[in-house]
Amino acid sequence: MPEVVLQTHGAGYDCILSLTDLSVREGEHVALIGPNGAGKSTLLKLLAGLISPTEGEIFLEGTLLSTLSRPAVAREIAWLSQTDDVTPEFIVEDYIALGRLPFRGTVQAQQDTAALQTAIQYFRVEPFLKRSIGSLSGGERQRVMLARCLAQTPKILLLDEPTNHLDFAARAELLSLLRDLPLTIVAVLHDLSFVPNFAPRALLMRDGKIILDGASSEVLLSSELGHAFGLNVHPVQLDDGSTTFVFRPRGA
Ligand SMILES: Nc1ncnc2c1ncn2[C@@H]1O[C@H](COP(=O)(O)OP(=O)(O)OP(=O)(O)O)[C@@H](O)[C@H]1O
Repeated sequence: MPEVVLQTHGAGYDCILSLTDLSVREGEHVALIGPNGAGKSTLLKLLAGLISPTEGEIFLEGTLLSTLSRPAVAREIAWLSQTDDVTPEFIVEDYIALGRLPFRGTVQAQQDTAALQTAIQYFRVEPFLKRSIGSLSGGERQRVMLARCLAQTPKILLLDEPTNHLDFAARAELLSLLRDLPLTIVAVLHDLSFVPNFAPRALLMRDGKIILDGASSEVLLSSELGHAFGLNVHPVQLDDGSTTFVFRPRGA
């Protein structure tokens, strides 16, 4: 069985988050779902070591996260913020190169060129490397943000709403690129219809707690999901045998 790479032991954050134990194994793709204000971003920031738990402990590959330096964490974990506040004038290739900063002065810096090339090719951002971030469309911009994450050559990607502001086709394209990455990924997803295809496992959060942790198809059909969102969930079988989900307000 793959090793546990991220683990929380009763970690909480003020009155915003109180957690049961959570383990994420190497290579797992996990969707973090729940209504606004449930605590998804706070959990992701804790896992990324950007904020420290006010109770409990978080471990990265068996080491207490709080004992690791920022560059050491950044060599293992790349985090995509929900709100990117990148200066619009930033040139795309310079921005992606920021992903290599944690390796400055280490032997892994020898891989800078190869890592950047791989990230640029994977997220197909070559055509706008010389452009400014501010000139990109929403979909192009998100691919650039993710190329910066991939340039970090992380083991773990923590993504806060990676499909924010994207249209349906761009969401599908981006999530299929992410799905094919052989990395551990925990991603906050608001569009629940993409969850089964992207992540075999889903964590449902409500009121600062993980209330369900299981196979995404089961979590999406659970009565807890309906309660958390105030929705009815209807599975729809597609021609190719896969299942998608239609969500309707209760009573509709
Ligand atoms: N620094 C903070 N100080 C006070 N309250 C905070 C802080 N950060 C988050 N909160 C509150 O904690 C709750 C959880 O916030 P969080 O951003 O983690 O939720 P979320 O599930 O990611 O929400 P959304 O889906 O809207 O992004 C919210 O009520 C939020 O207002």
